[in-house]
Amino acid sequence: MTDEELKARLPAAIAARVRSLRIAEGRVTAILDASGLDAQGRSDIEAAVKDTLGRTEGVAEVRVAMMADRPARRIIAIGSGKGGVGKSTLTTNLAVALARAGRKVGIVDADIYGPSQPKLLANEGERPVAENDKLVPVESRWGVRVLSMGHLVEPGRAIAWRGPMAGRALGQLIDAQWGDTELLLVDLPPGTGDVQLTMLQRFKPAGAVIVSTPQDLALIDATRAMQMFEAGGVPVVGLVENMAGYACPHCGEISDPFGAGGGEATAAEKGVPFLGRIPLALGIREASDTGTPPAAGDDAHGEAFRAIGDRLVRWLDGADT
Ligand SMILES: Nc1ncnc2c1ncn2[C@@H]1O[C@H](COP(=O)(O)OP(=O)(O)OP(=O)(O)O)[C@@H](O)[C@H]1O
Repeated sequence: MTDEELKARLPAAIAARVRSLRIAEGRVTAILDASGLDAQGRSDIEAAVKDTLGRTEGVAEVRVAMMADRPARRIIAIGSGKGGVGKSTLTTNLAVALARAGRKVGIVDADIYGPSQPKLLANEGERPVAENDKLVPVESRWGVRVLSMGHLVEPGRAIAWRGPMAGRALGQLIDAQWGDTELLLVDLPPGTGDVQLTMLQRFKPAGAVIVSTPQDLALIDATRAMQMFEAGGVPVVGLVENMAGYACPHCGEISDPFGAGGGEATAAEKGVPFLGRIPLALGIREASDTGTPPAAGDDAHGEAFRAIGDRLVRWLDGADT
């Protein structure tokens, strides 16, 4: 039974409200638009979906989430203290995971000195157009829209801007024609410089996700990034540990080139949620280099990114992570 076949079983009035419906291993997850419904209306629809789909062969469980009227667009900043820890890779994969969960997601590649989203999303050659003096984001094949300086300058050309210009460029990427995009993930440059401060002052993010590798030095910098967001009144959604544990492709033995467990310990020490860890894996690097985000697939790497995406969804929906 495919997702579409399941959706076709629902009465038309309910099917029209379906924002996303997926089945995996016998478990159906449906996200419905609850605009204009009162509490009774919501619970009637939820019961009808569970009843109809629950009686379908091959379905063991039905989970229904109701989304209220579309909230104002929210920004989640993805930050790190140090460069090269996998912030851009995490941003892409979180966006793809959220799009798969039915969210309308866009990415702003604010890493304007070293933009990498066009490559990660496989839309390098595209150019955004402007409408009414505002940029129109570029679509990608992964259901995620994106605006990146990488789409505006010639590939490989270095951008050597001073702080205020960099800040203005970021403004144009965020204040664009995002249409019905409800969530913007902003891939920040590493560190705590001008671009990050402009972001905090002008476009206050609803929350920040911090990425670090497990070693002490990266974690010290990650702590600084957390402090910057907290000082700016931006809640830290949590910490993600990337490049944790390397499985030898020959013998399978797990080694920890950057140490183990440091991210979780730092999160606990700072009192922020630990959102999960992503292994150091050749497959993640190779897939990313060819513009195929692992989160778009169903293997263990995709699963690791999607598990973190689920935590972010819960946070966005007002539950604990
Ligand atoms: N879990 C992982 N396993 C293997 N390779 C990874 C992993 N995460 C990221 N990489 C690779 O590490 C490199 C750096 O990742 P990425 O560009 O996402 O980091 P960044 O923190 O955004 O860097 P920058 O400071 O340049 O913005 C890339 O080649 C990427 O494919």
